[in-house]
Amino acid sequence: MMTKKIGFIGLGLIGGSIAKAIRQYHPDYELLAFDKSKETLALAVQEGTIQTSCSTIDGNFEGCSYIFLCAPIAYNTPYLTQLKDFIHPDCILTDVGSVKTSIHEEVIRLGMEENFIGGHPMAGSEKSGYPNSKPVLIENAYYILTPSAKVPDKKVYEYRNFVESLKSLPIILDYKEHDYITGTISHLPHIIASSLVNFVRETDTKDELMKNLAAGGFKDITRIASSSPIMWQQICLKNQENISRILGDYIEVLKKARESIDEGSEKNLFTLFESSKDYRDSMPNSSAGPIKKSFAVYCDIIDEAGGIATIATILASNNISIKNIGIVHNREFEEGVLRIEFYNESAAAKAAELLQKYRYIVYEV
Ligand SMILES: NC(=O)c1ccc[n+]([C@@H]2O[C@H](COP(=O)([O-])OP(=O)(O)OC[C@H]3O[C@@H](n4cnc5c(N)ncnc54)[C@H](O)[C@@H]3O)[C@@H](O)[C@H]2O)c1
Ligand SMILES: O=C(O)C(=O)C[C@]1(C(=O)O)C=C[C@@H](O)C=C1
Repeated sequence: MMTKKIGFIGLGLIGGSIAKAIRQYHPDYELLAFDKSKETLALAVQEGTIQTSCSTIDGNFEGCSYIFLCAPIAYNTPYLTQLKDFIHPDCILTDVGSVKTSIHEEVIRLGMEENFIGGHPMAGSEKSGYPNSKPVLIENAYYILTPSAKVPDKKVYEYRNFVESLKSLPIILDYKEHDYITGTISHLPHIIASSLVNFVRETDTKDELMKNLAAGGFKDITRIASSSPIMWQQICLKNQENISRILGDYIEVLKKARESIDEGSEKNLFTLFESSKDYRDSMPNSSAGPIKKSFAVYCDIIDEAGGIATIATILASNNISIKNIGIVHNREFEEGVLRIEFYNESAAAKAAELLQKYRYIVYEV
């Protein structure tokens, strides 16, 4: 297999996850990175994710087959000018930014179109930074590619295959369409979540009853309000036009909901919740993408010390490995249900059968 040299600028949640996936699936590749955080670089070298840490964008980036721009979006574009002097003609320059038009416009302005394929893994978390990165983050997640008009097809094909080799699901989109779509399914929800959290903070009672009583519903819809403020500030500034329009349309939808409530319209209210339920239920039950399969079992546990340890012991003594385990507060179940994730379908099925034998209540999902 031909080895490659791959560079990263920014090695946080997303850069780190991609670098770790490359390390996992292409152990012979040479990885180097520049990040403004020296601790991040030191940790990445120590863990063996990258071989070389760079204190600036220097000649180390020469000869890279791929260079990933993975800093917060507004910081990515200035690096294009610097990289122009280093990249060789065959190098594919890519980014992972949540907004694509701004970087594409800069690439066109700098005459770097032959080398640029925009990228955006549709996966993430409210956590940030290299320590939270993991290869599985991008696994089975759609990975949007927005090739520049002048990149040769052969290069797009090759890069698409590379993304696929990291177990992501590449999908090619026009960069403007990308910004409209993500404006609706990603940027708008973040604005709603953050505004809702602030609304509760501002209207809460003196003894913070709202904060303390907020349960599954509120927590489900606002998890993403804990995301990086700098990242979301920059996304809103860079996708300003789309977001403003989409937000305007959404405000009209909220007004309609209010009208239905004011009018006491049984029909309209029922339709609101019925149509949303039908559409939501038709969506694949996965956070990362429609094809993602997570092999999880949900079961009730007795609220006592060692409850989780008992289940872990039952599974371990039957040679069933747990991928992930934790309590989820989700109103679909009773509060405090235990979610146990396994590596494959048969392990999940075996675990469900076993736990039922031990008289645990196991839920089908
Ligand atoms: N977090 C998500 O859910 C998510 C998902 C998909 C795409 N993205 C995109 O990925 C990019 C990075 O987001 P993230 O979640 O990995 O953020 P992050 O905060 O986890 O990582 C950013 C990294 O960039 C470094 N950095 C910051 N400024 C820098 C600079 N000027 N030069 C070099 N390094 C710098 C930071 O030290 C950090 O390691 C953003 O453009 C974001 O739009 C994020
Ligand atoms: O799951 C989350 O926490 C995310 O916010 C991930 C999410 C999203 O909105 O879906 C956030 C920003 C990205 O650009 C892509 C994915």
